[in-house]
Amino acid sequence: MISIQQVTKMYGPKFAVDQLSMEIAQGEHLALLGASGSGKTTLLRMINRLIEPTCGTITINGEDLTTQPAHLLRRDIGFVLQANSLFPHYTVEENISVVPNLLKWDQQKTQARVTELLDKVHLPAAYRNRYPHQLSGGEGQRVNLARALAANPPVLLMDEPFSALDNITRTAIRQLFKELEELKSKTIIMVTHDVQEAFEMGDSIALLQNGKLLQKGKPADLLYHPANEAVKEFLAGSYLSLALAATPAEEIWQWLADKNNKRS
Ligand SMILES: Nc1ncnc2c1ncn2[C@@H]1O[C@H](COP(=O)(O)OP(=O)(O)OP(=O)(O)O)[C@@H](O)[C@H]1O
Repeated sequence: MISIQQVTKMYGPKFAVDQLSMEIAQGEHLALLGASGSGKTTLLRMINRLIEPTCGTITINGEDLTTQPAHLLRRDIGFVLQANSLFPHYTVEENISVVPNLLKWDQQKTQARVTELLDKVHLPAAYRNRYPHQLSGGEGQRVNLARALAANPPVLLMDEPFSALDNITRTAIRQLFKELEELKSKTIIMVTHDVQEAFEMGDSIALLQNGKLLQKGKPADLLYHPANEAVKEFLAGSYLSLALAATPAEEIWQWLADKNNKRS
């Protein structure tokens, strides 16, 4: 479990994150949602200590992050960035092998893991010898995911992982993320400014504004039980499509059936 307690990050006089507290359960898939500048990336990067909080504490399974060296912490936390974040002079295989090599896995084990991961992200095995510039945006993002998963970290952080992709590719990659068995048991925190994406990908959503947490809950909670006017306003523009995304199909059928019964 990840516990964020009263965490603040200041840049000069500005609060990027402002006394924010929340808990993220093991296996939770959380979408960090908010407008540009609301503090999403800053919060995400404090979880793997790429950014240090000004004050407050973050613990993983009860252990304060600051008690272990940052580079050791990051081995247990996969990080998926936007497209184009692969090492340009490394082949696909070398990119995916970065963490296994740091962990000094033997070569055979690493090669087998690369083969397995290429298959899981639906890339041909021969792609292992390609360089990032020889990949499309969607293929690059599949390799990014494979790299983050290589040493099977229990926690995965993702910063706008789909934002640089065109619509069709984005839909395909989101589908892959949703179907991939290896991701299901992991704790995932994904930054997005796209409301639809948060509702589609998150089994919970934390909505941020000006560095503060407005509400954290299941998508349907935010929609049907907004904690305040700001949450209501943020979601208002896409209410109908979100209602469809947040409501299981069987409930919609039931609702339609009830309506029909009332009419007759
Ligand atoms: N290194 C920095 N120095 C100064 N201010 C910063 C720095 N990094 C972030 N900020 C400020 O902190 C606030 C939060 O930034 P952050 O990048 O966390 O927001 P965000 O919600 O991820 O935005 P976006 O969706 O645009 O990436 C912003 O006002 C930003 O300008």
